[in-house]
Amino acid sequence: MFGDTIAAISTAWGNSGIAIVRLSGPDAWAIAQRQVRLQTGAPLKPRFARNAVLLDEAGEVIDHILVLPFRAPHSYTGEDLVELHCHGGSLAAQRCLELLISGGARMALPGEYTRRAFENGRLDLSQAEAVGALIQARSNEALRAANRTLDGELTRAVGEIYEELTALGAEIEVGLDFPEEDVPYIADESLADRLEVVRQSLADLLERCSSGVILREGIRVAIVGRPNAGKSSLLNALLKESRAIVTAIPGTTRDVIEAVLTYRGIPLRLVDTAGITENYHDEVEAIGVERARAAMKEADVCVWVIDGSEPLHQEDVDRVHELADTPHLVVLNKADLPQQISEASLTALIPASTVISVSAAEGLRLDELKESLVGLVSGTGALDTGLNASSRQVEELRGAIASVGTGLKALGDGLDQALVSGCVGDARRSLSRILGGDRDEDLLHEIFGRFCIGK
Ligand SMILES: Nc1nc2c(c(=O)[nH]1)N(C=O)[C@@H](CNc1ccc(C(=O)N[C@@H](CCC(=O)O)C(=O)O)cc1)CN2
Ligand SMILES: Nc1nc2c(ncn2[C@@H]2O[C@H](COP(=O)(O)OP(=O)(O)OP(=O)(O)O)[C@@H](O)[C@H]2O)c(=O)[nH]1
Ligand SMILES: [Mg+2]
Repeated sequence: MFGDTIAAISTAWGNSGIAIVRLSGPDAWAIAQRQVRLQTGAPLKPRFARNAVLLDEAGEVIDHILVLPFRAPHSYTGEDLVELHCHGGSLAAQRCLELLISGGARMALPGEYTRRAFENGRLDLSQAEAVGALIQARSNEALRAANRTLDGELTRAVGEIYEELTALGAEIEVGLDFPEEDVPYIADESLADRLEVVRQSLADLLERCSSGVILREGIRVAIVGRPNAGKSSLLNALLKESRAIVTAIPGTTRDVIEAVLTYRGIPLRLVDTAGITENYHDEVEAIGVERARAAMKEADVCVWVIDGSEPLHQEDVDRVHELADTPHLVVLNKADLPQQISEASLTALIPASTVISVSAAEGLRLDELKESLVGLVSGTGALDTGLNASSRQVEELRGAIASVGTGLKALGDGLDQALVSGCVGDARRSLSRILGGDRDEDLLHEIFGRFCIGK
């Protein structure tokens, strides 16, 4: 519990129907009651809204409001809390806040209500972060992933695996504590079986959380290729708007152009780039080529565009081979024109790549292209069971999987169970950090600092 009482406007700034000011902390009720005059003399009752007028120091009416009190621990923060529902527009709520501050409250920091909810055990870190993601969500899918985590799905899944690891750790330790028995308490084979189950559960969870990251952060797609292949046309066709300049002159695009398209709830961050070539005309184009290469490195997926109405260039084949280790697609563009390159012959030259023949000009097969893009990074179907998780949480899951893997390897190599015990401990600590069990001050500060004031 915290000693001081915080106040903030929890609704957005500007004109609106209603603006909510929240007070949370031990003096919330006392401060609210000092600053408002209730319509009738009856005392405030938890979770019953009351009509009131808000008065300034001189007794002048500032606003006609609704007062909604909550009693600890039954509130969002788990503390005594009072909501003052003012009229919208910035002034009434601002004056209300000032009165609460002069009445003894302190201005809340960004995310401080949710931070208090976390500190008071009302939410764990995954749920607190889901609150942030819920506010940021730009698609129904992202919203669902946030709600699943807020409902505790990630908490439960992590908790179950954590408990199994705890049980395994305890059983190993019993064996280590009585070495005179000469046989381990838990046989290597059954330990390996159970660790394998844990590893699989972690892998499933990782897949769901990775989908959550994709839903929130999207996929960076670099549209690259030789000059005049139709990269900018493809960008425009996907966006269904004329975002980038298109001309028949090779070297039209110089700068990197970014735009976002949402497909199946996933923000696709499209990056159109200058045509990549060794034979540029001027310094501007040379810089453009440099930027295009940088965009390729930063992308989650590269789309290499080839003009199918022209004979195939060796440069195209070479560049596509260079992409072998990164997720990529090859787009054979201008399918509306007579083709000099067939999908089949190109596939034979670059068997490791998926080739899709499209027409940017006529909008042919663009849905297939989007579907393949999403498929490349999200794998199979986990999108509709996605859980909101931060990149940090995904990293912790990967760490836990690695630790369990190390333990399994030690067992396979016939090493002592004491080593496995260490790995199980490492995996447990990774999971604990997902839910915020380690109370890392800097991390908490970082996470809650990203919230808005009043949340
Ligand atoms: N006016 C208002 N709307 C809001 C919020 C809020 O704080 N105030 N929320 C803030 O983010 C969200 C709703 N989340 C909330 C979660 C728990 C409690 C709460 O008071 N829980 C108590 C009482 C439960 C009950 O009696 O129904 C508890 O769980 O014990 C309130 C809001 C979205 N809308
Ligand atoms: N027929 C046909 N023409 C296309 C298609 N896509 C692009 N073009 C034409 O090809 C030319 C080059 O298109 P851009 O989109 O500017 O090509 P780019 O790859 O962005 O070119 P740079 O920016 O110079 O690297 C333009 O004349 C387009 O109209 C297509 O699908 N079919
Ligand atoms: Mg272009």
